[in-house]
Amino acid sequence: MISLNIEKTLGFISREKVFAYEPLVKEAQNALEKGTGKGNDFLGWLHLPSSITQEHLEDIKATAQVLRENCEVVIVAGIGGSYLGARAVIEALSNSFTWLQDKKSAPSIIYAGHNIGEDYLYELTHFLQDKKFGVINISKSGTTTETALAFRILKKQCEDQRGKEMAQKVIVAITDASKGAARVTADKEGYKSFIIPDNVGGRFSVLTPVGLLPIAVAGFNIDKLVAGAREAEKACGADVPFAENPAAIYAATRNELYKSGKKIEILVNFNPKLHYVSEWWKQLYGESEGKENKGIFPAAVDFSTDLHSMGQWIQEGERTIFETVISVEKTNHTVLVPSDEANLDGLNFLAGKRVDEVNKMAELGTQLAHVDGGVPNMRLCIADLSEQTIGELLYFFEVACGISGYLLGVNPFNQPGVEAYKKNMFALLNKPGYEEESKAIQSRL
Ligand SMILES: O=P(O)(O)OC[C@H]1O[C@H](O)[C@H](O)[C@@H](O)[C@@H]1O
Repeated sequence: MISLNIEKTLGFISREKVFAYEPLVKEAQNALEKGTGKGNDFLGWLHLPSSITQEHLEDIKATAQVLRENCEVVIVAGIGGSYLGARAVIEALSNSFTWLQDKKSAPSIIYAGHNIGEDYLYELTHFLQDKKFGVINISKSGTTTETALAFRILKKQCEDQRGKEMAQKVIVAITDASKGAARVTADKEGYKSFIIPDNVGGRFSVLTPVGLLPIAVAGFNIDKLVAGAREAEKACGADVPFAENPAAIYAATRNELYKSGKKIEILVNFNPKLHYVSEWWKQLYGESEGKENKGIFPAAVDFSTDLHSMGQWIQEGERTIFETVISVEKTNHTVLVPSDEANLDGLNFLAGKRVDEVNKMAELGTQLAHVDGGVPNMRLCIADLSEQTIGELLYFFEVACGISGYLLGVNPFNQPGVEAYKKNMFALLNKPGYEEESKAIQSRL
């Protein structure tokens, strides 16, 4: 199971102050368990891992199999919580170079509907011209413009290219049970569809079909992912004593750091495969806590890559940051540094060592340097990169986020601020129903 070490924050904040959060954390946990806190109609994620049935998992796997048998490429169309969870897991578990290999054991997964790049869509549709492709259209509201736009284009191409009958087989919708354009289309076209439960918000939906179907299509074991999440549900449960509950300690520590003036949390990894876990985490914490003019700003870096770009700022810039390092204990493969007789590069001192040993010393050296430079550090350990551990990590962050948002005093389950840009965009595009807003915005230009 995940372990959290906060020792290297304690030169900046005291253990007593962190432990003083115990009653507040209890209150937050009770509010989550009993559904008495803000946003209590969005708590479906809390006991999701333990309530997923095997039958549901088999249904997802059977649908994944249809896509796997009939597609070389599957497009996951979605934005925010409707794609980041799947991408986080798939990229964490995939071979970094599979996409370049000709022989594949699973369809290539490509993402769309998460931007409005015309060149992106041009290049994507051209790439797909000679491919047997399918689409998973994911949108909880069923009305998100970015996703709907991409899906409109991909649906037409799929039907034109593969025929209406095959398109019906290889297009799957994951959306609301009754509302939204994605639901209307799915029902009318007879697509296989999955429901995103009303009480699970987008950024907490990775363990619904939103995440599980693309992950299963990519060839990963969703039973193990869910098993990992179940472990975390137990280990981070409200009945686990504060001192032994990593989610409780994480939530308390980051809130205490925030109070002490550390306004930015940087999630750090030393493994390029975790890049999208950080992207997922940024949405989870950013949308949950950034409101009422408060909230830690969630940032992320990939080390050691970014030590050569952001490292300077982190070491010596404004002292308003703290870091949470995700440390992966074991690699899945072994590469030894070869010995070289000429030793022109002077690296023989590393000969015979694992590359991961070098990485681990980079990690330790960085942590010590950053603490010396005034950056509190937390260290979150997972055993390896596998379905089980990623499942643990995702659920750990979710439950810690619920607790942390309540400690901060906000509703962690809404995102009212996201509407502002949409309203302006629709007004600027003269969307029917936005006539007043259109007039108002035109007068500002
Ligand atoms: O799943 P959808 O309804 O298409 O929403 C996709 C995303 O966009 C919205 O604007 C919200 O900010 C996100 O929380 C959500 O995950």
